[in-house]
Amino acid sequence: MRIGVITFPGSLDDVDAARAVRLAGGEAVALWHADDDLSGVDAVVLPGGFSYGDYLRAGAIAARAPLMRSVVDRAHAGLPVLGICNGFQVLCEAGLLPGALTRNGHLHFRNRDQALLVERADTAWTSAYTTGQRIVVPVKNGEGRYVAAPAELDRLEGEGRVVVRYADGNPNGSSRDIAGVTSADGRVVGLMPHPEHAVEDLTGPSVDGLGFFTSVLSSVVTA
Ligand SMILES: NC(=O)CC[C@H](N)C(=O)O
Repeated sequence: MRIGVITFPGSLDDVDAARAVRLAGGEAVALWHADDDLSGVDAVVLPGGFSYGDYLRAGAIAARAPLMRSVVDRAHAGLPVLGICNGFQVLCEAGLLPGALTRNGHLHFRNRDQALLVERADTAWTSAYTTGQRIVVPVKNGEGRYVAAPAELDRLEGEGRVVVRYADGNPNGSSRDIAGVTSADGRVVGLMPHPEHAVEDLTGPSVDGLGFFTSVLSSVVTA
C-alpha cells in the first residue's frame, strides 16, 4: 500500500513519517506541496514542522498549497488522511477538520513525552488500538491549544469525534483535553502529539505510535 507524505517548505518530520510508514509495512511515497496530483497514493500523511515558518497562523499558508486541493477533494471521497501536529494545523486551516490550533495557553513551546487516551479505535488511523488504551508519544509544539466554539465542542463530543485525549496533564490548555479529532466518516484524523516519533525501541519513548501507521494499512479498500 502506497502512503504519500507531503513535504511543505518548512516541514520537519516528513522523514520520520515516511520511516514510520515503512516500519509499519507500507510503501512511503514522497509528495511535494506544489505537485499537481497525489500520484495514485492510497492514503496521505501531513507531517509536523513549521510550514512557511508558521507565518499568519500555523498551517494557514500550507492549507492553500496546490496539492492541498487534491487532498481536500480526495478526502471528501474517503481518502484516509492523517495530520500530525503541523499537519493537524493544516487540516483545520483547510477545513477538513473542525476547530483551530492556537498559541499554547502558557505561551511556551512544550516538548515532552505525553500520555494519551485513545477514545476512538474505529477510525482509519486508530483501528490497531483498543478503546480506552493509554499510549505515550512525544508532543512538541508552540501552537497546540485546540479550540472551538462551545456548541461545536459539544457536537464533536456528542458525535464521538474526539480520537485522542491528553492524560496525566494537558500540555497546552486544549479545550476539554482534546489532543486529536476525526472527520465524521473516520477517515481524516488530526492530532498534535507525534506518533511517528514513537515507533522504535532504540529511540523510545515507546513503540505506541506505530499503530497509527499499521491501522491505515487495513483501512484501505482497493477497487
Ligand atoms: N512539531 C510541530 O509540528 C509543531 C510545530 C508547530 N507549527 C507549532 O505550533 O509549534
